[in-house]
Amino acid sequence: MAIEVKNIVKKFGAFAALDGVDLKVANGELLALLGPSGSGKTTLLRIIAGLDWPDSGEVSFDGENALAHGASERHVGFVFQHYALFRHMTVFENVAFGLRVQPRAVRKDEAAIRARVKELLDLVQLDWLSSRYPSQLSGGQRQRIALARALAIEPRILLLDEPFGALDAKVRKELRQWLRSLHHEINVTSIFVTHDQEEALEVANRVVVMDKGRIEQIGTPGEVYDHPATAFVHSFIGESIVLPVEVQNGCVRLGGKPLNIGADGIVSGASKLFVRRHDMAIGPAGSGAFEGAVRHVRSFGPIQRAEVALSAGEGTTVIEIDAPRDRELQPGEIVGLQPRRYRIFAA
Ligand SMILES: Nc1ncnc2c1ncn2[C@@H]1O[C@H](COP(=O)(O)OP(=O)(O)OP(=O)(O)O)[C@@H](O)[C@H]1O
Repeated sequence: MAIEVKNIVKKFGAFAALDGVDLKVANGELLALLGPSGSGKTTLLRIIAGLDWPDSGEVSFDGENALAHGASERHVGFVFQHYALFRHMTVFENVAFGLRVQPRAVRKDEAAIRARVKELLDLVQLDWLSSRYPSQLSGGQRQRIALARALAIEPRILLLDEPFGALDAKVRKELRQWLRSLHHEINVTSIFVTHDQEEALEVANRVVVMDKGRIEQIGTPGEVYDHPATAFVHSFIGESIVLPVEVQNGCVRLGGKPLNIGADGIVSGASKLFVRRHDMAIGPAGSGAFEGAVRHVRSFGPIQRAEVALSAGEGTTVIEIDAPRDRELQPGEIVGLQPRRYRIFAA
């Protein structure tokens, strides 16, 4: 099922939690809503689910107005961060619940319900836990059961709000791969909310980056990482070196000193230069667009992370660079720095 959201505004008092959001989700996509705390991700998800209503704007499912229907009529499955399993019911009964409470006209008979629950437990690979109670499961297992339960009613859309938010880092990683392959198998249009960029980039087909109730960029993981559309996206995704620069007639200066690089389309004014840590090449003094003094070096695995001080006019800016270990850097050494790739955005 395709989803279209048009110009959604949602205010809480005078505060706009969503400030004109447009979004199209194609049938079968696995989309991540990524943004810092308070950016409006959950509010958008709740509006799509029918748990909340916008002040203005439109939501449609396959071209049909979804706002005319409440949550129960939208055929949407949810999974939340905090396991919403019923504690007094076994895993089997938790998954069966949605099927048992369906209106009589569409309700399956007992044998069909049992077969469907078995199929869902096989799908999430937890058939062997069917007679346990939620308190006897690990956090990761509970979330997989919550997913099986959400899928029981054959939702047209699956919405997941920080589904792995409460789990430890290792389990989260395992569940990311699991979710991706599960989605591949069931192919239901799915939207998941996360504030974890790695999770969004690893799991989703497309990522929607949000900040302050607005969409900053929509793109594939490769697009948002390699071609960030705004300064916010550049600093939120991946690790960047950010330098406050001044552009004057196309000449880029740091603390008054000219940097030997192009101005990336900016003509004049206070700006910010963004470079990924691994995109800053370090060479001998005099080899790059500007220079710095190595302060501290930590080496691990294939990289060395160097703290380099740039003396720029009045102040000193310290940046961290990831360099390969082909030449070990020494504290005190003066090095030449050359951004291999960078972006400049007006401040
Ligand atoms: N019921 C409410 N009443 C008042 N303000 C609200 C309400 N719900 C959300 N907000 C505000 O709207 C903004 C967006 O909230 P939302 O929960 O959508 O953010 P989020 O991006 O999901 O954040 P998080 O990652 O912390 O869950 C926040 O500033 C929040 O305080």
